Amino acid sequence: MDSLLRHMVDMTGHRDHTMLDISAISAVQELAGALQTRVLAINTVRGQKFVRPRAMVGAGLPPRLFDQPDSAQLDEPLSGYPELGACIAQHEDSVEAITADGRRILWLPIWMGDKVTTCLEIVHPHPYSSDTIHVIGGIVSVYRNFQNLLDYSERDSLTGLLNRKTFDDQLNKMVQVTAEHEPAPPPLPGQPERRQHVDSEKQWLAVVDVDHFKAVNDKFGHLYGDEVLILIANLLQSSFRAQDRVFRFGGEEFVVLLRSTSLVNAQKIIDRFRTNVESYEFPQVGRVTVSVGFVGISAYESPVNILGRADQALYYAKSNGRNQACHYDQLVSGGQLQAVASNATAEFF
Ligand SMILES: Nc1nc2c(ncn2[C@@H]2O[C@H](COP(=O)(O)OP(=O)(O)OP(=O)(O)O)[C@@H](O)[C@H]2O)c(=O)[nH]1
Repeated sequence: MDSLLRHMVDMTGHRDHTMLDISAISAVQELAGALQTRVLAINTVRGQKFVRPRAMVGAGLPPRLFDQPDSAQLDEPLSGYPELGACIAQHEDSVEAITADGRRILWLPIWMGDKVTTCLEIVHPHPYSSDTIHVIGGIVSVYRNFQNLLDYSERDSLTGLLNRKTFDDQLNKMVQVTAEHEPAPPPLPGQPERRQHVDSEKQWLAVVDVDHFKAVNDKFGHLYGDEVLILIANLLQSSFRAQDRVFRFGGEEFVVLLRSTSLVNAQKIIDRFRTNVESYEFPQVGRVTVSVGFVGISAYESPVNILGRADQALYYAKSNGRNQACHYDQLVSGGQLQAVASNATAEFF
């Protein structure tokens, strides 16, 4: 099979963004004879754009992923890439720069409507031939169409957040990352993970539920209820960091996976979101609040148990005044919640 066709078959055979990234940069690297090809994520934090490598492949080297919890450290302001910054500002499809030693760097932002969150960067030893540009253009079109398709299947249609289906995969990834960084032995059945230093960085899972949401629907109607959900989804996205993951679990329930942060910071970030909701003026509806239950992700717990614990903490928050964020371990050590043996927390959601 001709190698272009082989690469196209490979790219379209994936159901996962990471594998799609790897296939796309491997195809470009080989077919364009590049020195290096990278996928760059373009994140917007409080109005400022940042560039972070997501995957790369160099000549003769295997592809490399940058999907670690501390990958935020790789963030560079877009202003460090002036040509790319101008290209994005003008909504253009490509821009090229020439380095002092004559290499060509080609950036190809992947536009999804008027938004760009991904860009391919190709470093070439000399000017691109028209044939090479043609092949790269074809790969980029397939890559964009497939990104679109994957996004569509992974996202909730009302809020645009990741959906429940995507959650298991993302949580498993986080558990794997945690396993690599968690030296502690497994906790005893039903015991919270107290052995780690209280301020060590870890991953967290938070379940968020809108308070008295039924009353919003009953009083203002479902359309206003839907608008509240969309606005809360926006507040979730602006309150958490780009490397965190926000899901709508269905109804008025959301789940957040927070990457690499200490308990103190997790509490601060979650509380910042909670107060952002509390102080937001929802059109017509006025004030709305949320309750949150959260727990540290342990590599020694099953995803069902992790969710179950966060849900217990949420239930406590709901039953004790709402509009608060409760940490499972704190409730257990304070005697407000009884730790349930791991195999007894299986029935949630
Ligand atoms: N507008 C709208 N409402 C929804 C959607 N999905 C679920 N709901 C409504 O969300 C409400 C959830 O209500 P409950 O589970 O009783 O909880 P609550 O009123 O939020 O009360 P607490 O959680 O105890 O504070 C129900 O009225 C559902 O019909 C949706 O997509 N849009």
